[in-house]
Amino acid sequence: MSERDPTNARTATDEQHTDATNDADATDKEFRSWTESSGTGTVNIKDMTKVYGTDSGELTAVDSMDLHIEAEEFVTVLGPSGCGKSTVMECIAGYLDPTEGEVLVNGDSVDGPDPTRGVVFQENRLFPWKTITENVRFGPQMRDAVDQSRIDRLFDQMGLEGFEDSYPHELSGGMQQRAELARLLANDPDIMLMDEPFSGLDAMTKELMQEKLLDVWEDDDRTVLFITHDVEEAILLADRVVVMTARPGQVKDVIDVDLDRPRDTDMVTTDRFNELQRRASESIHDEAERAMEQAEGRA
Ligand SMILES: Nc1ncnc2c1ncn2[C@@H]1O[C@H](COP(=O)(O)OP(=O)(O)OP(=O)(O)O)[C@@H](O)[C@H]1O
Repeated sequence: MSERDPTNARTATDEQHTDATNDADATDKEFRSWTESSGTGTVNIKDMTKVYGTDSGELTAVDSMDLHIEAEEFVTVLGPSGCGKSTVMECIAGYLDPTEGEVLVNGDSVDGPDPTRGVVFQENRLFPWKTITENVRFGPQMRDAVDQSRIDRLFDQMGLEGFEDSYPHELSGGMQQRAELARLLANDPDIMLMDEPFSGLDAMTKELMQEKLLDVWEDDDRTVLFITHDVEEAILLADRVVVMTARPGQVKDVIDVDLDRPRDTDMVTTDRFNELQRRASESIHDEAERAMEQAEGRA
C-alpha cells in the first residue's frame, strides 16, 4: 500500500487507509469525521452490511464496508463476480436499503431513489416504445423541468443529431448507450452511478464511449462511481480504483491513479499505466480465485 497523506481526505478515509494517521489519540472514527466532507456530490458508505434472504438461508453480500467518495471524484470499482459491487451501487442509488450501517449522500442518509443520482446499467433502460427524444425528455418532464436547450446540447455532445425521432431498436449498441448517457445527463445528476455500462460493447465502441464519458466528466462537476471487470478501463477512467474482496464484499485495496488528465486511450501503453494495471491485477487475482471456489461450492 502506498504511503498516505493524512491531511488528504480523498485518500485517507477508507478502511485500509486508516494506517495513514499516526496520531495515537485519534481513533479511526474521529479521524474520519475531521477529514470527510459532506457537500453536494459526496458519498459516504459507513460500516455497511447487506444481507439477502435466499431459499437456502441468509447470504451476506457486503460486510462492514467503508468508503468515502469526494465530490467530483471519479472512482471505479473492481471486484470478482458476485462480490457485491451492484449491491453497493443499488444502496447508493436508493433502490436497496443496507441491512446495517448507512449510506450518506451529500451528508444525508439515502432514503430512496432521486434524480440527482443517475444510474446506468449494462443493458440500457430506454423505453423501447418511445423515440430517443421522448426518452431523453422523460425524466425532466416528470419533474416539470424540461430545458430544451440543454437537451439539444446533449444530442450534439453525444452525436445523436439526426436520430431524435428514431426508436432505440433502430440504433447501434454504442448509440443506444450514448442515448442512455443523454437520458441520464438530462436530469443533471450530481452523481453518476454506472454499473458495467460498456461491457456489452465491442472494443472500438467501448473505447469511444470511454473517451465520451471522460469528456462529459471533465466538462461538468459530477461524481462518478463506475463498476467494471476491466482493469484497463478501471485505471484509464479513475482518480481512484477500489478493489473489493470476494463475497462478502469489503474494500480490499484503494489505488490512487496519478496519471495526468485529460486522459485518452493512448495512455494505456505508458510505463506508469502498466505499473498501475499490474498492481490492480495482482490485488484482484486472489479474490477472483476465492470467488471461483465459492461458485464451485469449495469455499
Ligand atoms: N435480490 C437478491 N436476492 C438474493 N441474493 C442476491 C440478490 N441480489 C444479489 N444477490 C447475491 O448477492 C451477491 C452479490 O451480488 P451483486 O450482484 O451485488 O454482485 P456483483 O459483484 O455486482 O456481481 P457481478 O460482478 O457478477 O455483476 C451474489 O452472490 C448475488 O447472487
